[in-house]
Amino acid sequence: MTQQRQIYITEVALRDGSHAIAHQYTVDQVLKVAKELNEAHVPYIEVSHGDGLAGSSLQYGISRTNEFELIEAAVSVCDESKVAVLLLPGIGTMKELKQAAHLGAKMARIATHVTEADVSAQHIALAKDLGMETVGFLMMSHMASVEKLVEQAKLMESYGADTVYVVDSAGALLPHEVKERIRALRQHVDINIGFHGHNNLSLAMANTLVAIEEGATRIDGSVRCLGAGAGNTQTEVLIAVLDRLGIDTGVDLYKMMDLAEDIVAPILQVPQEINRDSLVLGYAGVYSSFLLHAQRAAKKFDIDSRDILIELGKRKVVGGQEDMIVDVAAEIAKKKLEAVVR
Ligand SMILES: CC[C@H](O)CC(=O)C(=O)O
Ligand SMILES: [Mn+2]
Repeated sequence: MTQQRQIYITEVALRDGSHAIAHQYTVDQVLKVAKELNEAHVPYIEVSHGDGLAGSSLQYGISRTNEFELIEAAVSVCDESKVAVLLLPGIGTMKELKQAAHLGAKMARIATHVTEADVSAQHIALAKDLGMETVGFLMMSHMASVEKLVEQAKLMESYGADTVYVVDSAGALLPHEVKERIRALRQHVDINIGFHGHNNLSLAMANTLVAIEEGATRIDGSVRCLGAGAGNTQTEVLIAVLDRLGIDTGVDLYKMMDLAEDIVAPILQVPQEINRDSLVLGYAGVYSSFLLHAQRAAKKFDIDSRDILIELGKRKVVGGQEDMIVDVAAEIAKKKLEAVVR
C-alpha cells in the first residue's frame, strides 16, 4: 500500500523522456529504471510513447519497442509504485486504455489541449470503470486565461477525474502565472491539483515550488531531467529541495541520485541542458515535444531551428499539428532562397 505523503510524485522519464530519445526505449532500460524507482518508493511511474498510448507513428515518431511490452516490463518490477499511462484522445483509443489496464497500469492520465477538455469525457469515464486512478491533464496551460483553465478543469472534474493538472508543456509559464492558475483551481475545484513543468526557461523548480505553495499535491518530475525540451522538474533535485523544506514525498533521495547518475545518464546521448533551441521553446511558447522534429526539419532545409520554433509559436501550433513543422520549415527555406535570388 502506498503510504500517506504530502506530495505525490509521478516520475515521467519513461514517457516524457521518450521524446528526448526519439522513442528508443528498450525493455532492458525500462526494467532497470522502473525497478530503481520502485525501490526508491516513487508512487507513480508513467510509461508510454512520448505522445501517449498509440503515439508510435510517422507523425509523432516510431517507437523502437512496442509500448505494451514496456508497460508490462515496468509492472513486472513494481510491487509498490503504480504504473501510469498517458492517453491523448484521438491518438490513443479506448482499446489501448483497456489493454494498458489489463497489463496492470493503475493510473490513466487523459491529456487534452487546455481548451479541449470536452474530448476527455469518455476516456475519463472508461478509466474510472476500469478501476484506474484518473487524471485530467490540461496541456499548453499557458495558452488559456485563468478563467478558461478553471472552466476546463471543472469539466474534467465533472467527468470523474480524481486530479487535474496544470501542464506547462512549453515551459513558458512564469512563476506568477503558475501561482494564479493553481490558486484559481484550488478555489474552484474539489479534486487534487497537479503541476507538470518543463525547464526551458530554467523555471521548472521555481514553478513547482509555487504550485506546491498554492496547494498542488501531485507533482511531475523527470530524473536527470529526462523529458522533452530541456526536461521537466528534475526529480532527484526536487526530492532534495522538498526534504530541505520539510515536505514529505516518501521518496529515497540517495536511491534517486544513484538512479540518475548510474542508469539514466548513460541512456542520454547528450546531457539534458538548456540550449538555444530548448530556450526558444519556452521563450516562444512552443510544445517541448516539437524540439527534435524542428531540429530535423532545420537540418533538412538548412535553416536555423530557432526560426522554425519562433514561427510555430507565432502561429500557436499545438500538439497534433506536427506536420506544420515541416510546412513552416519549407516556407522559411523558400523565403531564404528567394532573398538570395533577388
Ligand atoms: C505530446 C504529449 C505531451 O508530451 C504531454 C506532456 O508531457 C506535456 O504536454 O508536457
Ligand atoms: Mn511534458
